[in-house]
Amino acid sequence: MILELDCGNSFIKWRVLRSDGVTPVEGGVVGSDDDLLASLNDGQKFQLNKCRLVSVRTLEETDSLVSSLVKAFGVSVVRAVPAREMAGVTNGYEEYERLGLDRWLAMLGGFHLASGACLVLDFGTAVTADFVGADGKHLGGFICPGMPLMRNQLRTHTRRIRYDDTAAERAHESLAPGRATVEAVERGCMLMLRGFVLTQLELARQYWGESFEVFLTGGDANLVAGVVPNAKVAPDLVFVGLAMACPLS
Ligand SMILES: Nc1ncnc2c1ncn2[C@@H]1O[C@H](COP(=O)(O)OP(=O)(O)O)[C@@H](O)[C@H]1O
Ligand SMILES: CC(C)(COP(=O)(O)O)[C@@H](O)C(=O)NCCC(=O)O
Ligand SMILES: [K+]
Repeated sequence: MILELDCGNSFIKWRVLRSDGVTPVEGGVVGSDDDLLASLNDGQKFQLNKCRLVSVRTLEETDSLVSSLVKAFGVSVVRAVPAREMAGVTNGYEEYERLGLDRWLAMLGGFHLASGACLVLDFGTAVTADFVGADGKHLGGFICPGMPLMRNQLRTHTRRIRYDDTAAERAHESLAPGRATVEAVERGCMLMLRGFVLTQLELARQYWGESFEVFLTGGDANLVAGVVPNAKVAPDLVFVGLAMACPLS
């Protein structure tokens, strides 16, 4: 079986495929290397022999995870690496190796699925937007704080903004002006996210008229799905690109 990993700044997304490389067996989201190993060891239900991964973590952290995987499962590991060009997409960064690899893979996946111009929006620790034209040229993108960062900055840099996760979840039942701190913060941050999305859409229309696809990915994609009814919510977009960048023979 094949293990696929997307190591973000907050969470590791994992997925196990049959050896055919297409049939999903199981997947999940974990907060640490140890939790990943525990999920994969659970009942020894996976016979892993290959692994492909993408990481935006430090080289040390990624090396350490790879060593643990090799030790625990004896898998051979292939990592996604930066490229100037791949699968018809041209990296638009001046220093292409500095573009986040999760962004790069999501773009490869998006361009492949759209067969044309696409706007890829990723809602993780950070929120990112990337523009790929019909000719595969990446125009560049934007990075801003995601929901967890916005919320935590307010919590840690003010004295009187304090609330728990259950209250936060409840606050999202509506977008009316908040009448309690938790509502004011959660809904305020949500409106910032939505405003960001609408601005990206406007920009995409200026470039491409109506001829483009929008992909929403990342753990918080569902928070904004309502703002772009025509968007494809694609939680596995990074994995689509990962399979393209790291074929396992
Ligand atoms: N099962 C889950 N476990 C953890 N976070 C989740 C889960 N489902 C959705 N989320 C949301 O996803 C966000 C993290 O998104 P993710 O794309 O995993 O970030 P990153 O790639 O930066 O680690 C969290 O803020 C959380 O709200
Ligand atoms: C922008 C990111 C922090 C997003 O990470 P994530 O929120 O998915 O954990 C990551 O893609 C990254 O570290 N990029 C390098 C900087 C850049 O893309 O310009
Ligand atoms: K990510």
